[in-house]
Amino acid sequence: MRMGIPNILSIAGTDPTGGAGIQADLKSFAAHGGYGMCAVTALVAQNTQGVREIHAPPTSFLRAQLDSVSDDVTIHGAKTGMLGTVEIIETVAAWWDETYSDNRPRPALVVDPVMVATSGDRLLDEEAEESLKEFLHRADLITPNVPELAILAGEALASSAEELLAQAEKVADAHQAVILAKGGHMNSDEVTDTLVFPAESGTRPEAYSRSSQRIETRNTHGTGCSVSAAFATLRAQGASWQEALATTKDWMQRALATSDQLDVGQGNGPINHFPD
Ligand SMILES: Nc1ncnc2c1ncn2[C@@H]1O[C@H](COP(=O)(O)OP(=O)(O)O)[C@@H](O)[C@H]1O
Ligand SMILES: Cc1ncc(COP(=O)(O)O)c(N)n1
Repeated sequence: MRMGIPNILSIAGTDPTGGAGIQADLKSFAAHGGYGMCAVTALVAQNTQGVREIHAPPTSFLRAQLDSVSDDVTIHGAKTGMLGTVEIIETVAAWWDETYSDNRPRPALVVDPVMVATSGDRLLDEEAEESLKEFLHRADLITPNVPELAILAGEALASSAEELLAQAEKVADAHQAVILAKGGHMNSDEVTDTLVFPAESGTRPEAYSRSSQRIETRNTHGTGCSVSAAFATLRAQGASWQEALATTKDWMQRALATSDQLDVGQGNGPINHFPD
């Protein structure tokens, strides 16, 4: 395990009500013992009920934010969330490729392929889906929910655990990355998250799953953001894939179960990032 507190960078959009995006990431980094940093891709006027407006600053300014961090701070782990447009994806990709082109140690990268918010609002331009797929070969871990996994696999929505696993294997092989297939959108009493590994020389490492009882709550705003941020932190601390999955899933269960202690908004409220 690495000693000290790891520096974890979120590259994502904002949520002024504090439940999703950058704001959720920073809380999740802190909850898992990371030092949180962020570069904002887009300012989003949203709340627990939906998205009202999106303002993306010029990509030269995003690049300036990213360079400001990497010129000064060692980044031990990174995650991307809402990338929004082709231009933003290309800016982050160019920064990543140029920053880590030499012998500089490359932090692990978690990509949450954010496409549509819980409210149903689009957070990624439809024409940016292909650019996002190209971006994915930089990822160590990709964390799609059921609809995002279907788009990445180029197939219809998975309707069984077997179909979900097959799609995750296809995407893992296509991008040579580990997939966290999240089961929140499946129609089942248990919610199962599964880590699927790419096949190496014909053999595929065993997949790991963690299940929990489905919690009846509307407070699911920002769950995906928080899970990918937790993984980025735990892996930077040296946790194994299996440990990171167990810790994240158990924490998310408690964060959802105690979310009614918060009183935030009238729609899909946030989780309680600090349940203990
Ligand atoms: N109702 C629920 N009960 C328990 N866990 C849930 C529930 N909904 C989502 N989760 C957990 O929250 C995380 C996010 O899952 P999911 O809803 O599939 O992704 P997203 O938030 O990206 O749409 C996963 O770890 C999943 O297991
Ligand atoms: C800036 C931003 N990034 C991501 C999400 C998705 O979060 P969720 O799907 O959990 O609502 C969001 N609503 N806003």
